[in-house]
Amino acid sequence: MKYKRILLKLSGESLMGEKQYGIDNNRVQQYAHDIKSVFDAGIEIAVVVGGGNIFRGLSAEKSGMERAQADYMGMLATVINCMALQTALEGIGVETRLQSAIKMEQICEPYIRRRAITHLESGRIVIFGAGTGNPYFTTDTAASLRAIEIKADVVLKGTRVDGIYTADPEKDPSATRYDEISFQEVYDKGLNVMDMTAITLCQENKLPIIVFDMNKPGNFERIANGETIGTLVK
Ligand SMILES: Nc1ncnc2c1ncn2[C@@H]1O[C@H](COP(=O)(O)OP(=O)(O)OP(=O)(O)O)[C@@H](O)[C@H]1O
Ligand SMILES: O=c1ccn([C@@H]2O[C@H](COP(=O)(O)O)[C@@H](O)[C@H]2O)c(=O)[nH]1
Repeated sequence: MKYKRILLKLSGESLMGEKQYGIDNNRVQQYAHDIKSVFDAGIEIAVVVGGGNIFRGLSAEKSGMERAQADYMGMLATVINCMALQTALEGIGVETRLQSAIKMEQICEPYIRRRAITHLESGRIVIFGAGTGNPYFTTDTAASLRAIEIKADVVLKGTRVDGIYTADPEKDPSATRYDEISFQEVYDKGLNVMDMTAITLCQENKLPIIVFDMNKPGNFERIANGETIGTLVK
């Protein structure tokens, strides 16, 4: 295996699977099995889960809601997704800990960096909920931040597109995919696959990102094995 410690970002929207809203448990189960395969090979895994399948602060603001309040609602949505993933992983025998950036002591631990690292070293998957705990950020930024904090080797952004394209492939079918791209090119070309705060954090801390299609079973393991699928940003 190529990596010792991985930060996996899972898109909230992908958790909808075939549904229009919320959580498709078949998709969650697929993700759990994919994660277990990599975990069983001895790689330490921390996961940040998005919330776009339930609530996005920015969209709610556009319909008149106060932004900060809406963002906190979005952060709570991520915790619901984290709990779904946690129970799926534990159901197949993987020990986990859920840590939230917003305190919810009945359902998860508070985020404590050193404790998260100890969990990883003790053979547990750590799931980070509630993003950064601050409004005006995203879970992509939370993924970059947590990855840097726990000294992960790479951020793997598992999503529903199979990499970074010259334009949004869901809007422009003629867009072509990059195998590799620099942080600077992502800025210069205004590629919106991740927000720029997340990209900046990784660039400044020399942390590579790989964007790949998590919906295809086995892809996560292929990447962990060092296969070149998706798009590498470095
Ligand atoms: N240049 C590009 N290359 C690839 N994808 C792009 C590009 N520009 C925009 N996108 C879009 O980026 C999105 C990335 O998907 P993803 O679901 O991970 O978004 P997210 O906002 O991080 O997730 P969440 O649902 O958790 O909020 C896709 O919907 C894709 O269409
Ligand atoms: O650090 C953070 C992370 C997230 N939010 C809010 O949550 C939603 C869902 O997260 P996604 O990254 O879009 O999946 C997001 O739209 C924000 O409203 C936040 O405020 N701070």
